[in-house]
Order: sequence, then C-alpha cells, then structure tokens
Amino acid sequence: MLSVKPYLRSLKLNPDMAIDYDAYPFSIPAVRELEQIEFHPEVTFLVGENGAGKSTLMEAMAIAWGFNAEGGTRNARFSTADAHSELHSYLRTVKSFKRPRNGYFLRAESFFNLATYEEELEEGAGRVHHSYGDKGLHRQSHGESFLALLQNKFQPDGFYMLDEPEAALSPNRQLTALAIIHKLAQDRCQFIIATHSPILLAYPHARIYLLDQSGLAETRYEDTEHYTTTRHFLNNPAAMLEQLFAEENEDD
Ligand SMILES: Nc1ncnc2c1ncn2[C@@H]1O[C@H](COP(=O)(O)OP(=O)(O)OP(=O)(O)O)[C@@H](O)[C@H]1O
Repeated sequence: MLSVKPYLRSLKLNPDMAIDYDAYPFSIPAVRELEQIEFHPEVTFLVGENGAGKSTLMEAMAIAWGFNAEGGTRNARFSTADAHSELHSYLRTVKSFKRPRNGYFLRAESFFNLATYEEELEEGAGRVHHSYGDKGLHRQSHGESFLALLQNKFQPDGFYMLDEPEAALSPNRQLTALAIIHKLAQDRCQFIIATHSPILLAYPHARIYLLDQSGLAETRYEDTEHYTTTRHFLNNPAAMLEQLFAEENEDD
C-alpha cells in the first residue's frame, strides 16, 4: 500500500528552464549542483556552513509547497520588504496523494514579527492567545513563545518546515522540541529542518543533507561538523582553546 507520508516526497530542478549560473541563487554551489532531494517521512535536515544556501533552499521549497515566503501557515498573508529569490519557480516537486491537514513554515529571523501579526489576527477574531498558550506572546520570552508555538499550533497530520528553530532555545528546550517533534512524527507529521544544532540533528533515523562547495549530498550524523566539532570541543575545551588562540597569535 502506498503510504501517506512523506507529504513532500522529492524535488529537483526543472531541466527545461534557462538558468543563469552567475547570479543568485544559482551562484550558490548547493543550488547549482542540486540534482534531487528525497525527503524522509519523518524528519529531513539541511545542514551546512553559514552562507551555504540552507535558507535560500528552505524558502524556495516553502513557496513551492504553498507557504507564505515570510513564514506562517498556508493562509498567512504577512509580508515585509525582504525580497525572496525566484528559485521556487525552478523546482519540480513530487507530493503525496494525501494533503496534510496542518502546516507551518517557521523562520527564526521573522518569527517574532509574524507571531505578532498572527496573534493580532486571533485577537481580532475573538480568540485569546490560542497559538501561544494562556500567557500570550508578549508576556513570554523569545524562546518561551517559540516553544509555545510548537506545543499549541503544531497539530497532527501536518507538514512543517523549520529554519533554525534552535535560535531561541536553550539546550534543555531543544530537547523538549525534539520530544514534541518525535510525538508529532508519530502522529503523521513530516518535518524539514535547517539547523546548526548538534542536539536537534541527533533525531534518530532522520535524513541529513549537507550543503557545501561541492553541492548537496546525504551525510551521517556522526560525520557532520556539528557533531565532530562539538564533541571534540566538549571533550577538552581548554586544549582546543589553547590551540585556537595560539593559531590566532601566529596570524597576527
Ligand atoms: N537576496 C539575495 N541576493 C543575493 N545573494 C543573497 C541573497 N540572499 C542570500 N544571498 C547569499 O546567498 C548565500 C546563501 O545564503 P543563505 O541565507 O541561504 O545561507 P544559509 O546557509 O541559510 O546561512 P546561515 O547558516 O548563515 O543562515 C549567502 O552567500 C548570501 O550572502
């Protein structure tokens, strides 16, 4: 029997479209070399150095799926002056025969403005702080409201895209977020997550794609720089700092 998930099964570049490889976004190696991404039914991660193209790709996938470029649900109409790339129009997606009932595109960078807009809409409709619990968005810290969104707004049968969700979360809250993601994955949800967090990346059985100078390829958790560097550092912070500072002095 064909399974319901993943809702977004795969994507690749449309080979019929003319591409300018010298201009953004195709000037980014991981976008230029993009062949095919096969998504995991539960969790797919995008990892890579700062500037590797994760947000560019996440945004394009989100728009191709039907989300608002700035984040939110498929119904969100929130927008800022920030321009988004045209990459979405170059993507060919393969989707499940079954549409998810819920969805959300969470971008750390525009989260607070978007959340304010959503809460105003809910209050206007007579709903009091539904998405952020009883306390309301503006009486919570950034991380608390972020987690409240996961706890209240993310529902079963959903497709969720999260761009650097760890940005506002302490290590303990990242573990809480992992537990929420795991519960939702059991409740027929699919996640695509761009992250730098070695904690989130530990999600079992996830598929991890690394974006780098040579393109985009699947990798293992233990092979990510996030895992190896963090592990190496925590094993002996003093030695690593000594080496780092010595190298800096040599450069001076
Ligand atoms: N609108 C734009 N026009 C031109 N170049 C852009 C634009 N937006 C991003 N870039 C460039 O594209 C590259 C990839 O940016 P992107 O934000 O996708 O990286 P990222 O992997 O999400 O980085 P980070 O981990 O720091 O969030 C960067 O070099 C960035 O400067």
